[in-house]
Amino acid sequence: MIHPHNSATPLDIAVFHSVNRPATERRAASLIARRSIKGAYQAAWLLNAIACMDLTTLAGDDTPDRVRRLCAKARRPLADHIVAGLGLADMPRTGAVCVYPTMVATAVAALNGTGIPVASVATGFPAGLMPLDLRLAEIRYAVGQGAQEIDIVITRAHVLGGHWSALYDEIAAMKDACGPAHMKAILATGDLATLSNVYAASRIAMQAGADFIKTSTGKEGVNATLPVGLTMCRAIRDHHAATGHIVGFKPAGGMKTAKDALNWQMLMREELGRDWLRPGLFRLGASSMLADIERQLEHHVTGRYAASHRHALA
Ligand SMILES: O=C[C@H](O)COP(=O)(O)O
Repeated sequence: MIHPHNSATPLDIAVFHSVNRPATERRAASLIARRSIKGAYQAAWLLNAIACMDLTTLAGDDTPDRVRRLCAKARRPLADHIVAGLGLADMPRTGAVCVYPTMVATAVAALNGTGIPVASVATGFPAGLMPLDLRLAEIRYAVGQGAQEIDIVITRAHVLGGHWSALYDEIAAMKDACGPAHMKAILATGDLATLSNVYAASRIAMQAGADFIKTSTGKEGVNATLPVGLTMCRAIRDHHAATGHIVGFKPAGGMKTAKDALNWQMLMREELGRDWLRPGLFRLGASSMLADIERQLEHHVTGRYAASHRHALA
């Protein structure tokens, strides 16, 4: 379950500041160079990554069958012998399943009784270049189908042109359309040109009421990177200091390995603290990271690596 809703605060562009890219890249590199997590600690962090994962399928050839298979994996992300070997009392589960709006009803039915929420992308994902009334209608459609979380995309042109009040108004309207559903704002950082723009867009999205800020759609040329993540985490910290409001973070796109899962959690712990390392405030958006996590956990339990094709989908 996501942390309680963020509330909007007035537009305030005086909080913007420029971000030094070389310094940010150095800090991001040092975060993951410092130490490696091994053994039982690594297993615990990988289990937390599963609990925080938005297990995703967002492909043009998605079918109800694929979505049902994904939901089966969300309910049982690890093989029984791994769960037993880890000494877990219960089967873990993912944080959510993330799909396109027309797949929401299928996912909701497949996850019935599990408490696993369905997240839907909306607002003309991934480019967002549709009239605003259609984007808002898409949000309402997905919520009506049973989505409890909505991942919106922002208009990159508003950032690139410095149209901050237009960006604020649009995101605020999207938040309103979400109603009871939580809203994650995808900044599509690979399209935003500078880290200063990433910082500015992060602050505006939070001021407009986003419950989470999310890096990428998975469709940009450059998706989640640690320097971008660091910039967004600092924005979350600054917004919290300025308003008292707590906003979550979702890196997404291009993350495929257990090492990625560890690195992103390290960033969260160092920059925002342990409070953010739970599904209410942290999600990893990924369509193909779970398989490597399962493989590493199997190695932890058995001392051997299985070929990835031996594990079920994702
Ligand atoms: O929101 C999640 C992303 O779209 C997933 O991207 P990915 O397919 O690169 O893991």
